[in-house]
Amino acid sequence: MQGAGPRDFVVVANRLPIDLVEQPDNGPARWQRSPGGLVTALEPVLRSVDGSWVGWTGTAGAALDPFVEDGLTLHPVQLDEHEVAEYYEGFANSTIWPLYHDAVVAPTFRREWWHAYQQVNRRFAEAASLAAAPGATVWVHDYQLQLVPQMLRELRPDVRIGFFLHIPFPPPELFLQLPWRRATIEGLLGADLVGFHLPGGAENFRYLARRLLGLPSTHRAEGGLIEFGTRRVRVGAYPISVDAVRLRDSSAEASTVLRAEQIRAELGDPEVFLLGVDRLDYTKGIELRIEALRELFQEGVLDPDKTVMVQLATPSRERLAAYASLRDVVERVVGRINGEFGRLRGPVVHYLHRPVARDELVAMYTGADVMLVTPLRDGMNLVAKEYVACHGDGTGALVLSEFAGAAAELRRALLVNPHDLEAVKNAILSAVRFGDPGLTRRMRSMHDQVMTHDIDRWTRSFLDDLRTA
Ligand SMILES: Nc1ncnc2c1ncn2[C@@H]1O[C@H](COP(=O)(O)OP(=O)(O)O)[C@@H](O)[C@H]1O
Ligand SMILES: O=P(O)(O)OC[C@H]1O[C@H](O[C@H]2O[C@H](CO)[C@@H](O)[C@H](O)[C@H]2O)[C@H](O)[C@@H](O)[C@@H]1O
Repeated sequence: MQGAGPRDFVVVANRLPIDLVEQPDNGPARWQRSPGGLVTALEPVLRSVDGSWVGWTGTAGAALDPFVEDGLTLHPVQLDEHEVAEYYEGFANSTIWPLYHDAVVAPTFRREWWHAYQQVNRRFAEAASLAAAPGATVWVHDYQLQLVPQMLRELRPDVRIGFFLHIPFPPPELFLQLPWRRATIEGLLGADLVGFHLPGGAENFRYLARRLLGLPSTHRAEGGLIEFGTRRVRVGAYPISVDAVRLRDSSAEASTVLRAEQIRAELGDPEVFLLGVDRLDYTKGIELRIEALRELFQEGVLDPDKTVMVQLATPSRERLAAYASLRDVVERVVGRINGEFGRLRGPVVHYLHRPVARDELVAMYTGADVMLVTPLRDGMNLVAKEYVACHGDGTGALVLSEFAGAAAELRRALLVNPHDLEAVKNAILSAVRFGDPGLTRRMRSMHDQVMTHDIDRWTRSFLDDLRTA
């Protein structure tokens, strides 16, 4: 292992894989795993190549020198309070995040946020430029850093630049609302390869490059490359995935199986154990799945005395009003269903507003009869794939929104339109038909898909294409 000097491979993402978290009692801040699927997916990638990771610590504050933590070389990028508010909470999470997720919450467009976004993207580009050895490969991630490819190319024409977007790339009629739409497309075109989860995202991007910048693409048979001056930019779909072997193996370990049984016992040995695992985000459709369950109890088609749901909700972007009001909504629906159908011995919905340890999460996946994944829009949704990886024996059932990227591969899930509450209810009823051989076949087929399309394959396919781009 080298020190923190320049590397041949550099990941650049808004967040480092660990966050510096202030302690409520004014004790020394401590490092904690960062939330979200991007970190879950990229951490094993970086470990396998001995590169370095450029990102923010998750806290406003002083600059830190590069350091090595748990075998990963990390280059912190500093943001002050004002930048956290305008770049991260503002432009990234109140403009781009809602706009790219079908505007399920109205995006806000503010010029001062855009200026902060440009300024912080430049800082990330400069940090990446220092972290990259001559001729290095630099892999830039996600919507917070769409301008970095172009800025980095200006600083370091010698490096090979890949960009991957972890959230949906929206249809033109939404993207065109963005006042800084040309600059955003130009920023992305600084990369040699621009990757999306789904072919639809890649198509939208090609169309917008043509419409906004007049840039033609080569014929599909020649790869559909965008011709940008003297360069050709490759564009493609690379559906991200999970460390499937690790999940499968850890779900089969005796300690996991034992813990899964204990969890069921702690829940009162229900006949039906339903699970939801999400960041507390308004895109995830948490409240509507609980509402569907409540109606099933109310109609008497599902027995609340024999059914338990666990909903894990990792706190996310808590200072934003849309997230604070979502928390109120979720806590209200949880309170309502428990008020109506809970018993003295326990609630029908156990709601944990905090992250849980990885081993515990795998035990929950392993023990749960039904996984509920009902986002209104989601780039991929790794939770769906994690659950499937833990059910190689064909047990379990997955209720999955059509609007999660994962639905493109997990075609044998119980697919639902999350806006259609009756459809969600029917899917839950289909999922609890235990002993139905159709459910076993569905799970086995999805398990095969995830095992053969894992995180390794995603990394290799993107990096191979980047190498030859
Ligand atoms: N409460 C929780 N405790 C631990 N891990 C969690 C929790 N909620 C979500 N996760 C993890 O965070 C990741 C979420 O990824 P994903 O489903 O792609 O959505 P997103 O990146 O939008 O949050 C998964 O790897 C999941 O296991
Ligand atoms: O960093 P935060 O603001 O706390 O948000 C956490 C992450 O959320 C998003 O994750 C996405 O990436 C997943 C992996 O590709 C994908 O499965 C999911 O559908 C996306 O929502 C976000 O894109 C990350 O940048 C954040 O770090």
